Amino acid sequence: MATSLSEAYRDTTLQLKHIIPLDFDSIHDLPESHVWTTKDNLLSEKGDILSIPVIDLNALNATELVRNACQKWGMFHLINHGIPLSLVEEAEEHARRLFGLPVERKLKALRSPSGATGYGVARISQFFSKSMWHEGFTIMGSAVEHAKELWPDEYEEFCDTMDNYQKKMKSLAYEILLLILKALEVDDQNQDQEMNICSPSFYQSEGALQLNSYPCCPNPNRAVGLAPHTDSLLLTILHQNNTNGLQIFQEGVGWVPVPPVSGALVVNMGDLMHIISNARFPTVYHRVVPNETKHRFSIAYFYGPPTDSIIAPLSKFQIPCFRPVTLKDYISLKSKHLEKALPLLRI
Ligand SMILES: C=C1C[C@]23C[C@@]1(O)CC[C@H]2[C@@]12CCC[C@@](C)(C(=O)O1)[C@H]2[C@@H]3C(=O)O
Ligand SMILES: O=C(O)CCC(=O)C(=O)O
Ligand SMILES: [Fe+2]
Repeated sequence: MATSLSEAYRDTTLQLKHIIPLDFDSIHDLPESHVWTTKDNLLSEKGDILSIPVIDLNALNATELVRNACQKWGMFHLINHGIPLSLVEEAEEHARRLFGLPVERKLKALRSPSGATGYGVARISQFFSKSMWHEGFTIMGSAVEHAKELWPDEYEEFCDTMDNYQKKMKSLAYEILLLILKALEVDDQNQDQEMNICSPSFYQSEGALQLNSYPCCPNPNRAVGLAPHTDSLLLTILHQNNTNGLQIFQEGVGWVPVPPVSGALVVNMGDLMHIISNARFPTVYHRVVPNETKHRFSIAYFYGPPTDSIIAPLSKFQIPCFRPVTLKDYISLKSKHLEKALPLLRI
């Protein structure tokens, strides 16, 4: 049996100084621990005219649109994705309820340093000396144990919604992956040879769900919601509530805002997609900036293959520019080297 995703993360114990998010409700001034002095805070001057493409999953030319979007941005908004709006709204409502709980209650469901599921700061926090204006709840596998701490008598509704949301996201992610392989011109016949994607074990791989909350911030210009990072797995499907904050970095352009598009989900490429596409598709460097008056919530679903899968440039690329690596080893590499993990695999 392959190691589950949560077990792979369990082996990468976090070295965190501050594992507990701030009690945001009780704070009226930005504490020194949350003041960032980034020099590259500026938005691209072209930020207003540049926009991430919106793609209809049912469009006749969806493959071509996906190819262009992935090549240029590593990201697109997806509409007509088939996820019921009611499910997305229900999941967002549960996230609001969770983060709205008193801090003592949330701390009962704290993620342990070697754990995968639970409430806490983002995993990448260990690489930064300053804290983020953010609190998160990660779900990998079952959330029952932690949800019982949050709502001893009514945890089932939360768990059912999250299970259903993950199940639907997983099917959508698989559909998007097939579309991306088509965009990379992998023949239908050759598809199953790549990462074994047609095997039942590929389909049974465990993804992860991350509920994010960015409360209103007293001094948004000096704070960071979520520090710049790339997502580690193949692709991420993100729902953002109706509040700005997400930005992506484009070489030679700067930070470009990704404002929410009603009814759309944001799809972004992760590190593993960068590897399998032999660097044709960028892994998206992104961040979240906080907002003074609006509370931002987002729900990210991270999709990847089984942890024992070998990740390597697709066989059609005759001059691979990355060494093969299993997902389990990549997780371990990233937890030690963060953004230097990909360059370490470069040939
Ligand atoms: C599968 C995962 C991706 C993630 C680490 C995680 O184990 C679950 C949390 C994810 C998240 C969400 C916030 C940003 C991020 C970089 C982090 O610190 O935790 C991502 C991780 C990732 O993509 O590497
Ligand atoms: O809140 C967001 O929009 C971004 C979340 C994110 O980048 C993540 O969870 O990895
Ligand atoms: Fe991310």
